[in-house]
Amino acid sequence: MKPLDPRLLRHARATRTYLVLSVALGVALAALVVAQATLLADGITAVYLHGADVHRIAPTLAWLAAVVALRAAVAWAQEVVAARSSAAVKHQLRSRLLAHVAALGPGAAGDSGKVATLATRGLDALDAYFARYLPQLVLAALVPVIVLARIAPVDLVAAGTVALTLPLIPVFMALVGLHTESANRRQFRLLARLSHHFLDVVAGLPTLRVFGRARRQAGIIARISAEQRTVTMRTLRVAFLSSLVLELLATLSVALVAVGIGLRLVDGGLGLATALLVLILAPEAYLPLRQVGANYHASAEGLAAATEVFRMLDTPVPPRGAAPAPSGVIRFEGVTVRHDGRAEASLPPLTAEIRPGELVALTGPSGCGKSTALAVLLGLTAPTTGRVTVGGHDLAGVSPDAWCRRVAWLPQRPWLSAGTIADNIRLGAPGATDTAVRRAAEQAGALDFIDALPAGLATELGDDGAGLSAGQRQRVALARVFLRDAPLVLLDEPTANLDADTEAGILAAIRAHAAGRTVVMTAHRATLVALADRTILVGAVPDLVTAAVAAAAEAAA
Ligand SMILES: Nc1ncnc2c1ncn2[C@@H]1O[C@H](COP(=O)(O)OP(=O)(O)OP(=O)(O)O)[C@@H](O)[C@H]1O
Repeated sequence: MKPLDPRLLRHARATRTYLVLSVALGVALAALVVAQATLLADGITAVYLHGADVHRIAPTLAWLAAVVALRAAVAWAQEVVAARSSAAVKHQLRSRLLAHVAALGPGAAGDSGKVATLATRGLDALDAYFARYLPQLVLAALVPVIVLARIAPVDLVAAGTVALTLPLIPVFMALVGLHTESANRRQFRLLARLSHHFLDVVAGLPTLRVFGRARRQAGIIARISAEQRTVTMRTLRVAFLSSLVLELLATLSVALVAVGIGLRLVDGGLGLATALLVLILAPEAYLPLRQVGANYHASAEGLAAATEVFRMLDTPVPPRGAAPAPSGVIRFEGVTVRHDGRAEASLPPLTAEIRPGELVALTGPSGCGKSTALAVLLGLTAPTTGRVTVGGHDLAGVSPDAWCRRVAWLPQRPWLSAGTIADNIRLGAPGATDTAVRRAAEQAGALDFIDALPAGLATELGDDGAGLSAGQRQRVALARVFLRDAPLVLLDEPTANLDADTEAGILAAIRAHAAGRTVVMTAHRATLVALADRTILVGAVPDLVTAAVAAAAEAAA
């Protein structure tokens, strides 16, 4: 990545304001550096050459104190601006990343561990880039020019020496940068892999323990950690060595200038005031460049993370419509879905019609594509071929947000968030009253067990609804659907985890809720199938066609 990636300016507008302020403060600081050196040289010369007493140099000393105080104030302002800008840029990039990941949809954004690492620790590493690297980069571009402009008129030889040796530092830095960039990218990839694997192992720990595989996973995590440690140490080694060489280069360059000045001073070819001015200013010309080199490594992790964020932001979002959500007959017109890397279609060609107000059951053997058909209808999965129309409008042209507002969904594995049971039921209707929440819980057959809990609806759940049984989770999620009051209701096996008695109550509640709404549910159980006005067989028709074609081919042979 370049020292200042143009994509940073494009994706995080706060960077522009920061750069403008940084340049303004940089110019002020460079001018103060020159003023301080001039005042120091004048003061020392006045005392040593002309024997000036304190009274005569008092104005110079007062100016010097003012310049030093101003330098401190500008340095403080630089820190404040850098910290605020860093926070603003991280906020903007994070918001964009999360919005883009949401727009890409599940699966398309890559694994969740990587996204989590990027959005948290990855972007946090940009602090070093904004607080330390960028301000020095701006100073490195300004200070040498202003210092040279001050030295050149009074001592052309010293100005020439500085001008010739200064470029050696960026050239050397570029060489180090080439070497470290790939190491940093590798380090970040390993960190992302480690987080992803760690999240997976923690989530599956009970299963891994029961099957005696927990230790093996610990071994894998240890191996990835060791790999990451090696790469980090390699990056640090390069960082320390390159700082050493940069310091050496800068010190030798200043020494070269100093030796030239010393010789000319002895010769009498140079005045003391000029010699002092150049001696004080020369190290200042190299300082920002040295700092850029030293801070490059601290900021490289943030830059590697930012590059990953930009790569993700540049992934095109599949075209989605903006039209308002229509209502009317839903038609699956030869819809198929084939997931990447799978030979078999996840949803074989499906042609079906669902009329408004119908309660329809999608049936078929396990794995035939019923949930996939619901995902297509929800807009979570794009059809590979064919299309879904609603009231004659292609769903692909409809705004996903507008469409989701018309839909309530009970997934096969309902997701509950950490929070109270009432919060979870209110997910799709945040403004619902307590009475409405209770009524929805009652409809879903959840009120009995909720009231038996010490805090009732205010009971706090753990992550992903920890603290409830599978059947209880399902009923809380169903209450959420009932409360949402959407015209289209999609239910994925709504009674899968329930006993016969509870199921009977839920079936009656679904029937009652279906009045005036369109309900599409996937169903294995005969009771659920019997509840529907009509069933749609998923996957079976193409199988029959294939079998018929195969039989015809066999007969012909
Ligand atoms: N994200 C995915 N990537 C790859 N293949 C997938 C993905 N999701 C589902 N599949 C495959 O698509 C096929 C249909 O899955 P789907 O969940 O739609 O079946 P289903 O009919 O709902 O099954 P069940 O009745 O068991 O719930 C399965 O073979 C599954 O392996």
